[in-house]
Amino acid sequence: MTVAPQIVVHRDKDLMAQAAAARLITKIVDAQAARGFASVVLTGGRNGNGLLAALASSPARDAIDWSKLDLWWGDERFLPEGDADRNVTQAREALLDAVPLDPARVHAMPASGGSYGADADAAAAGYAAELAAAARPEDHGPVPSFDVLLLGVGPDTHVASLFPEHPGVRETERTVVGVHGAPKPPPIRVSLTLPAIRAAREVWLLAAGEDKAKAVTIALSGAGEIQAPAAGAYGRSRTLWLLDRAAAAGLPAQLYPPASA
Ligand SMILES: O=C(O)[C@H](O)[C@@H](O)[C@H](O)[C@H](O)COP(=O)(O)O
Repeated sequence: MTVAPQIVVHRDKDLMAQAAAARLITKIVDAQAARGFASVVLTGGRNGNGLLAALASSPARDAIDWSKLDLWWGDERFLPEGDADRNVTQAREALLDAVPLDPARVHAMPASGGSYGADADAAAAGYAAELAAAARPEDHGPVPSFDVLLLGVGPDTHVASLFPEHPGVRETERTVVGVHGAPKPPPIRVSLTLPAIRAAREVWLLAAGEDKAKAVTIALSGAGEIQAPAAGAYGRSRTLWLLDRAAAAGLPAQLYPPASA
């Protein structure tokens, strides 16, 4: 039984990024207070990086104990280490290089030309093994119980690198897959699967701009996850859609919560 998604609509994408950053700071601080550490999965894309940049400039950012934060990625472009188009490169530029993280707790997905050469499927298996090694008995599964798993949403309703009707979105066993022929360049990627995404306590989906309105409406109107992967992205205890007005334009007005629209 999945919990109904919560929808919060913000005036514009900048306010969405600022509010999402504030929300994430609070979530991380609360998790660290409760368990001594926090675990967050980052996403690529403009909205994911916008959130990280907003977090970097937040006066409250150092309420987080950066040394007790585990960072994972929901997907990665399978490019050489340091390539400007890699999600980890962009995350470092937006935030990670500015805060005192424990490097051992930053789990970037493998790059092409690294330990797995040009084999994205082997890289995916390697990351799955890293996730499994980090899972604790209380996680009851092959991945850690992420406190928050962030996802951008593509105009075709893709999340991470799970694209409509592609093999990755159909995966029900593996936690990480290699992606070939991705419609969004670059074509070769590594991605968490829906079972791994759904292991998260909370899944937060970020979408801003009128080019996302159709995808948001489709994903929230009962579409199947194979045709609309975002529809299959939900957390164990919470699924939160963080939108701006433009991305929410296709939703029935009564779905909007009273605040922040
Ligand atoms: O590697 C990637 O490209 C991202 O992980 C991808 O899933 C992204 O989040 C969406 O395509 C939304 O991207 P925008 O926020 O830039 O629209």
